Amino acid sequence: MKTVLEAQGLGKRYGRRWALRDCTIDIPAGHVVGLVGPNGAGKTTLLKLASGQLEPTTGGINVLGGRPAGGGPAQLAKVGFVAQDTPVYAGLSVADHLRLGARLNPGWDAALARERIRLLGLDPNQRAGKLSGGQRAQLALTLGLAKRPELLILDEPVASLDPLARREFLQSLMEAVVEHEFSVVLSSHLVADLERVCDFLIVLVDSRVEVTGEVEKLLASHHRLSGPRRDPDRLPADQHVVSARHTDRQSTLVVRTDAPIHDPAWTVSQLSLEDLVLAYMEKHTADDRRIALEVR
Ligand SMILES: Nc1ncnc2c1ncn2[C@@H]1O[C@H](COP(=O)(O)OP(=O)(O)OP(=O)(O)O)[C@@H](O)[C@H]1O
Repeated sequence: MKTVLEAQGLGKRYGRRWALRDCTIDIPAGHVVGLVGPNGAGKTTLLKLASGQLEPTTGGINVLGGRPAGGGPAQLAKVGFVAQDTPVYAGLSVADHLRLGARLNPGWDAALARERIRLLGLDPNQRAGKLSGGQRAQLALTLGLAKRPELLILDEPVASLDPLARREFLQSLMEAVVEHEFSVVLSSHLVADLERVCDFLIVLVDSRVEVTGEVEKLLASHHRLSGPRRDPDRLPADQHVVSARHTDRQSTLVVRTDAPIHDPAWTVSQLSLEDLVLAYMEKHTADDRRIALEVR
């Protein structure tokens, strides 16, 4: 299957600080990819590397068969990017935005843009600065879609929207994906939203990829085990412990394994996507705490 984004040992450093390091991922085409992680994890950095706005410090990245930075107009035309905070020009009207889009993008689909604006009920003469947050987000999405990219990258597109506007935004994104068959990578802190639309996940914590893969496979291979207190180091070798919590008598672990769990002492339950993401974030916090204690 065609690969939409492939990174090998990808890293980006600002001065002495790594914003992203050792990032190795392989995303097949045709997915809606959720990129999730805490503030400062490196999400925007990865998205900017993928859209060619940043050059890697180490490693390599390939998007739709080309090098994003310096890939030229053909590469630029294949990838749409909607930056954080729904960037539109406050002083320009909705119609001005569409005209600008047509001028800047060789593959511009004017009919698609006009039809979306009509369906959204936006007045073409309205200035973007006078639109609501949800309407601005929809305008930015329209500009991204009308470019007709093979890959659309959205950096926290719904962060500032209320729940209803978020749902409408994500619904129109999904309708467009079904109709025009392009790949999407979108970052968000709102895992419940990602759960509804994404079928591929990347969890980034503290500038490193913690886990990546198809959501269905990840959910099938991660389990919550609860039972009498147990040392996680004594689990079978094929059970990789992602996170562990203990009381005096009880242990609750999240483990990753492809093998069935036979131990009758455990109560085994499935995880939601949110549980899975939180387990990886929690693991990091626990690791950091342990390192801090060891250093002390
Ligand atoms: N231009 C820059 N110069 C210096 N450091 C930067 C620059 N851009 C990002 N960083 C740093 O790189 C790290 C990763 O930032 P990035 O914006 O990629 O994180 P993020 O996961 O998108 O965060 P958020 O969820 O808050 O948007 C942060 O520590 C940030 O301070």
